[in-house]
Amino acid sequence: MSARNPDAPPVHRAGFACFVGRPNAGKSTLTNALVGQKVAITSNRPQTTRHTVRGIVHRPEAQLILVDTPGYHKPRTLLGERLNDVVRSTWAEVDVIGFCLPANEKLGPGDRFIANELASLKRTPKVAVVTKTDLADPETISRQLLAVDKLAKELGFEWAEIVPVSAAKGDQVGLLADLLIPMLPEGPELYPGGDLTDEPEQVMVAELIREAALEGVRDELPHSIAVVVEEMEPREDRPADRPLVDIHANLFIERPSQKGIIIGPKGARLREIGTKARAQIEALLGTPVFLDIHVKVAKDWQRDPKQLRRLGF
Ligand SMILES: Nc1nc2c(ncn2[C@@H]2O[C@H](COP(=O)(O)OP(=O)(O)OP(=O)(O)O)[C@@H](O)[C@H]2O)c(=O)[nH]1
Repeated sequence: MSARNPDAPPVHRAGFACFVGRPNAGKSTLTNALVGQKVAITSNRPQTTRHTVRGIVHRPEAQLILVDTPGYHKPRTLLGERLNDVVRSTWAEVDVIGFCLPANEKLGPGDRFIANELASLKRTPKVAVVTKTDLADPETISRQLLAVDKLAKELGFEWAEIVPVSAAKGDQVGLLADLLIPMLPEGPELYPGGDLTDEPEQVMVAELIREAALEGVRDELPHSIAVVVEEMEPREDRPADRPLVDIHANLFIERPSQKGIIIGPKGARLREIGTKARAQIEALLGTPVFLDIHVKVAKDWQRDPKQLRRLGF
């Protein structure tokens, strides 16, 4: 190829990146920090991201589209297998993969399991992202950087880059974008400027409700909750300057015994969930919202292929 003419306009790049890593590694938080707006749900409970959420980083010379995947892990249920399938098919499609490893936790079998899977993706550049650096001292961080480098070497590959970041503090987040962008193919914008996500609004609304429902529930419940938005319509007969969106959602749990936990004494917890989710949804949509949540039992939905399909998996 000939050298570029220095007077030629700079090339535009556009492409896809995804962050992988074991549950709780900080993938969603990093996606949000890069995009600068809340698009993927975050929670201090593992494996909360079920849907492939894309956030888009717009730069004058590049468009970096981030695909957030669920945690990749040894599957125990049909849902677990489906989630792993989603993750693997995403990996095969993207231009660059960011492997997230928390700076404050020793590498474990879960990380090795994922790295081993990455080793088989020969053509895709892989960037190691050491996350949550605000939770570790410099010495721990540098030990982690060395351990991460060694892990790849043991598995027969090299990281394209190794980058320590703190999404919480915003440290090195911009640098990470700068390093990822040159790995994208040349090409025009894939999404119109200003779009931050292509996730259908109803799916994002469902995720916000699920996020609110997960807060403060017992450890076994997170995997039992699924939310489907059945209806989302602007209310008719509202003055143009005072719109209202009606949202009807079903919150599915697996067993009747879980109903009490979600609803709470005299419905207090469900009301709390509604209030919390409504505030987030209103921020997302930019309009007031009437939110109606029904709690329903979908028996053992995680193990039932028909129900999984109905719930969007
Ligand atoms: N202090 C600190 N905490 C962080 C940082 N990034 C993420 N966290 C926290 O770590 C937890 C997990 O972060 P997530 O972004 O939800 O992790 P994830 O990898 O998307 O998790 P899954 O969806 O379960 O796969 C949350 O409690 C975050 O607030 C960071 O840079 N600093």
